[in-house]
Amino acid sequence: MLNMGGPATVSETHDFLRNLFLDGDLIPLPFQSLIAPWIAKRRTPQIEQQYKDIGGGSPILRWSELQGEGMAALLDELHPATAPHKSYVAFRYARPLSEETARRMKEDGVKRAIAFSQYPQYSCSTTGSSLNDIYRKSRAGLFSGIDWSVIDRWGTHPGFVEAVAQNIESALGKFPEEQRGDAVVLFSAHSLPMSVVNRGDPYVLEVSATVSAVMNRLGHTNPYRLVWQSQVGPSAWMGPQTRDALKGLARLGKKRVVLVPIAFTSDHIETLYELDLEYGKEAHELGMEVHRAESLNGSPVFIRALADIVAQHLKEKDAGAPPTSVQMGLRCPGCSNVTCAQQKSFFARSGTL
Ligand SMILES: C=CC1=C(C)c2cc3[nH]c(cc4nc(cc5[nH]c(cc1n2)c(C)c5CCC(=O)O)C(CCC(=O)O)=C4C)c(C)c3C=C
Ligand code: FES
Ligand SMILES: [Fe+2]
Repeated sequence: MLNMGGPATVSETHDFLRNLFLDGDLIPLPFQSLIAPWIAKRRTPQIEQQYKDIGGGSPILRWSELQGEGMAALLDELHPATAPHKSYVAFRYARPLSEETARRMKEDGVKRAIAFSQYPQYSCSTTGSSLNDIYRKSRAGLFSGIDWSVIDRWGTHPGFVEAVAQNIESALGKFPEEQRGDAVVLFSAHSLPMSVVNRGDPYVLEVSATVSAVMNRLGHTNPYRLVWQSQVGPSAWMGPQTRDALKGLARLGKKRVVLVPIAFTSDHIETLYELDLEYGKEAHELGMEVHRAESLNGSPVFIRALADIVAQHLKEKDAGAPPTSVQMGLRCPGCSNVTCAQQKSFFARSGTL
């Protein structure tokens, strides 16, 4: 289960940021190995405070382990031929990093593995970075002898869509019935720099496809928009920004909103801090009533969806499907990162070097 991860305790914040700013697949910087530690150090106090404010760390490891264990147990029933199944978490920037996961998989004698991205929608800055990481670690001999396949995206899977829709319905239920139909469903996803969007990154399209599927499932009972949050630094990012959208809706007299995190499956500072504490306070000052749809976290509907996604993948493999999706084979038209090319051909050969 591949994801970015987060600091489990406040004191791990610096190492998390250092790993993040060192990732050239996420943020290509000139003289990266020199500049990244400096930026990380400068940013640490502010981000540490945010993790303190949400209870002392990121819950992502706890949720990933719970989701993985639930998924593996269901899989033993859904696809008994490959049982017993076991889930491992591999984070890109926090414990457990892929080195640690590789060690554990080796100890357990794993010979067959699925690289299952926990980002529903594909971006080269997120899933792509995790796959590049697994590829590099394999080349360094850490994952030797493993037969790989990849689940790279699942943003319109009906079980995932159902789990999100149910959480939106619960949030809508907090408005009195006569006001409910008037509430705006505001989907919020982590933004991307326009340089990444313009390179041809598929994320904006795929998040839009999720939103569309969720609204179809809800029967279009409410008006909606997709907006983008958490941009960092001075460059141009995909908009409109969530904060500006809330202000704009208030200006238009649309004061009832359900905020929906749509590109991340568990809570993190961006839901708990940015959406709840920062925007929640601002929206309150604007006289708005905002309810946030819960993150998927321990949702049993979501855990069943994860198991179903893997079972479907395994059945396709049984029927002779290639190790990755067709879509994963295509690089962004503007890609100049050679690791992307090597990673794609590595996984297309089931992880042979
Ligand atoms: C699907 C979600 C995400 C995408 C796409 C994404 C792209 C992206 N992010 C940065 C820079 C930073 N992101 C940071 C934190 C962070 N990012 C995501 C998700 C996505 N990022 C999450 C969930 C988090 C926070 C983890 C948590 O526990 O909450 C940070 C560090 C925090 C900070 O310094 O503000 C940076 C920096 C870029 C440049 C990018 C696309 C290229
Ligand atoms: S950046 Fe998208 S394939 Fe390389
Ligand atoms: Fe990010």
